[in-house]
Amino acid sequence: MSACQTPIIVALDFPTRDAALKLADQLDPALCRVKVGKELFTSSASGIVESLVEKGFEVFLDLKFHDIPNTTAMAVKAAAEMGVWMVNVHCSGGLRMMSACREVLAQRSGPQPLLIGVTVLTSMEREDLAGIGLDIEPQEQVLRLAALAEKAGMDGLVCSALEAPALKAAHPSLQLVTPGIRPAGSAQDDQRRILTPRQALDAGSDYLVIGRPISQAADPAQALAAVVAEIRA
Ligand SMILES: O=c1ccn([C@@H]2O[C@H](COP(=O)(O)O)[C@@H](O)[C@H]2O)c(=O)[nH]1
Repeated sequence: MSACQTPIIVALDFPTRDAALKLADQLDPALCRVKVGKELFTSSASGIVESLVEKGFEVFLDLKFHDIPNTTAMAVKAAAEMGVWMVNVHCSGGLRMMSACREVLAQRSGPQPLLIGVTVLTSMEREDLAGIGLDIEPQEQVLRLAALAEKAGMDGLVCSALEAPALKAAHPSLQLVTPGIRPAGSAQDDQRRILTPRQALDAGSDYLVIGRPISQAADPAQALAAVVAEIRA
């Protein structure tokens, strides 16, 4: 069953394949997509993406590739061959790197994953950017990287929903994938640029990435249902 009517992407941030599949068994592919990130992908060797696809989920492979153009493009190609629905690379890899990824996908026959550029991590605020030598507001850096991503033909961006209004105004064709989503009353954890699910959709987010508020809940299915109810309200 396809999950294409839902904006919700649940982050399966677990140390083992069994833990991730246990949570997946409590979720309904009609209510959410799932995201496989660095921890799960690295610890579970091969097969986790395929197992989730077999369960009916569309999978966002969130490995945030960042390397020279050829290496990154080959990694994106390998992800596409695995059957993922969405894959991402860091925009800070530059125009040539993103363009190489676009080109490698264009040369493939068969279904194309959405190719998404990561802008400024939602865990970062102005002082974190200063720490890496960028004396700039996060939104300014996000807009700068978005212009590069659009030029490279990317399908969308990972950003905070806080930047969605400015991005939708400047780059209406780019789809916005927004982590840093926190239902009212949830812990902020290490996230810094956050909004609630409803606020994020109202701001212009296309996809909401939600990890711990669902994956660490006593009842993950109920936590997902509460987010679905909030965004339908
Ligand atoms: O800027 C970014 C890019 C990716 N992420 C990922 O999203 C989830 C968020 O998990 P929470 O538990 O809801 O904080 C996680 O897998 C990150 O690697 C992000 O948070 N920010």
